Amino acid sequence: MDDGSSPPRPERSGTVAAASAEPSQKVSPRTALGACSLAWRAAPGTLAAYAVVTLATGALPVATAWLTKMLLDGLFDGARLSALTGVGAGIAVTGMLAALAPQLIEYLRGELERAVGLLAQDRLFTAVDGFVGLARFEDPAFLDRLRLAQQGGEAAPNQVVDGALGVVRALLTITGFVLSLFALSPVVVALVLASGIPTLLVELVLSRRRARMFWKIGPTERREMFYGDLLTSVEAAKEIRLFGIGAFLRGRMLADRRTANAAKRKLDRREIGAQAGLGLLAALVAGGGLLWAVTAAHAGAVSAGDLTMFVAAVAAVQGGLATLARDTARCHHALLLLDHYLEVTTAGPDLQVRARPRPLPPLRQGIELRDVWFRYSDQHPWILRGLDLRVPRGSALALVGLNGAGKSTLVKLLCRFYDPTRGRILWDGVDIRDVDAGELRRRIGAVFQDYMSYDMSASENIGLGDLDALHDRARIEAAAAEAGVHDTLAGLPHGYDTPLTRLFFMESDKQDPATGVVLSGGQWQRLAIARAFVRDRRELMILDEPSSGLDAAAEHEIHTCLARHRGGQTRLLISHRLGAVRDADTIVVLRDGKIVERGDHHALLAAAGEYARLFHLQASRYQADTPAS
Ligand SMILES: Nc1ncnc2c1ncn2[C@@H]1O[C@H](COP(=O)(O)OP(=O)(O)OP(=O)(O)O)[C@@H](O)[C@H]1O
Repeated sequence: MDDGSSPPRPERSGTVAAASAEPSQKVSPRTALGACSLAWRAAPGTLAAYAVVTLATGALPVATAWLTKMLLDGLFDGARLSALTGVGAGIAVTGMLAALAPQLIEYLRGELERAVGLLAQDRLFTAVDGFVGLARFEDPAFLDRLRLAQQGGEAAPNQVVDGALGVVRALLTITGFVLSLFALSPVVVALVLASGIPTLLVELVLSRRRARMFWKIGPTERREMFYGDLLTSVEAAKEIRLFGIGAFLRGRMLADRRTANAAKRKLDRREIGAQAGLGLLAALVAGGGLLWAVTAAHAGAVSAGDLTMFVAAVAAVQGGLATLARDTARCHHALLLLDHYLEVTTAGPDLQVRARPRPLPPLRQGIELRDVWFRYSDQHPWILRGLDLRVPRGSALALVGLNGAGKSTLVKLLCRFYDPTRGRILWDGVDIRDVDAGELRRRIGAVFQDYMSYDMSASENIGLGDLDALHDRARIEAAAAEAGVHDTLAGLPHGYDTPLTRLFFMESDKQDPATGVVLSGGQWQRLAIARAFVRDRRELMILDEPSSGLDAAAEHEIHTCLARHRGGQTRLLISHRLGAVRDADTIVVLRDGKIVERGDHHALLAAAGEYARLFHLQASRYQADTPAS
């Protein structure tokens, strides 16, 4: 989208396009290798044992069938009792092995699942944590892929291993019986094998359709989840009750569930129809083969042992082919899911990252924006349009402007959550695109407009601002005191160790108020400010609406405290309460992404422009009810 005021020169887009197209339904060898390598790295010993036991179970039915044929032929041919009991013992041993194998396989599969799940989760969340910017978290297609990657990473490697082993096991069984059948009737072998091929192809097509269907209903399921979360969230509970919109939201949630169900049902019906047809075909072939075998046995062309071998072989080959088809399809489906996982874990950085980042010097001169243009994507309008701005070290810059002017967006660019679409942001002359984003962020302290409230203890809520301070109670208390929340926290049932949530309580401490307390909005905001203050050695402090939820006395305290924080610290303040930022060294008024005024409070008042208009408007509202002295 372009609104006619685009920058004059070609863009230097900093955001690497997120992978969001509908995934191909083809499986690459890389994915199969990825699955095996994940399983191997997670638990090599378990995987090897699992493979050996599983494959051995593929040979057991063939051995049992051969031993049974030998037993029957021996009986009819008058073999010695010792030979017959030997064969009988062999059948008993294969029977015992067949009885034990499923338990062992189940245990080994569970072990493998646990180990792979752990490794896959670690890799996935390491990759997600490694995204430097925010753009991927705002891309719905990528979020869908992330959801599938979470499912895929956990289960898919095991399903692939299971499927692959199942295929090999089925092949072993099939080969054993095919060789046995071949001696009796090559024609029947050809027929039985031919009847299995459609099953294989149909299962593969169904698997592809299933994967595509899951991808298509992704947004619907995400919306359903959103409504579900909304209906159970404490934040939404007030409005839902007051506005009486619970039934409305529930209706929408169920409508989404019905849409997803309809898509699944449609596919299930197709699958069942196809599989029923294939089952009939297999039964026809087996029936025909049996007629032939009975006729041949009646004519004395085959022995009783051959007949039992024939019956067992036809059933086993058909069963083996069905298993082969099912396991191939399962493997294929799992590989498609795993593709999402591999896409996410190998996606790489979402912003351009230098192979050799430049060191970030200590801030001595200041921060400078040079002709900065920004839009969230090519489809979005321009938010910042050619900003030129200098913030000298140690100074305080206030950004003011109406809603949507682009103030918070500018903050996000300074923290390098996005790169400017055009133009540069310089830290003492060094383009922040050329330095390591982590290094840059270690120099910044911030309170965001949409700050976080962590379901953790009070001290952890502050200590997360600087992990070095997590166990440094003196620093945490000092930050809390500066943010004016020390007395509140010290007065909690377990002081700073009180959990500020009841999410994790146990049944036994349900009645104990010390297991989690609820803070007010303003108290949470002070905690967020304390979290920023604990990073007090940071060179740039950003406060995006730090006092919007505070009472007037608290706001005054916070700003006095910020004034104390001045020593060398560069500050960027955003506030709609102009009285709170009037002492800033420079005040910049943003409108539609452009700077329309700049200067200190007195200069801007004297200029009688937008700032003066807003300031007088706010002041008059305070003064209107002040009694005349
Ligand atoms: N993640 C995003 N994706 C797309 N557009 C966005 C995103 N975040 C903000 N915007 C848009 O950018 C514009 C500027 O938003 P921004 O939050 O920077 O304004 P602001 O000046 O901080 O406003 P306020 O005073 O209301 O906080 C708005 O029109 C908003 O809709």
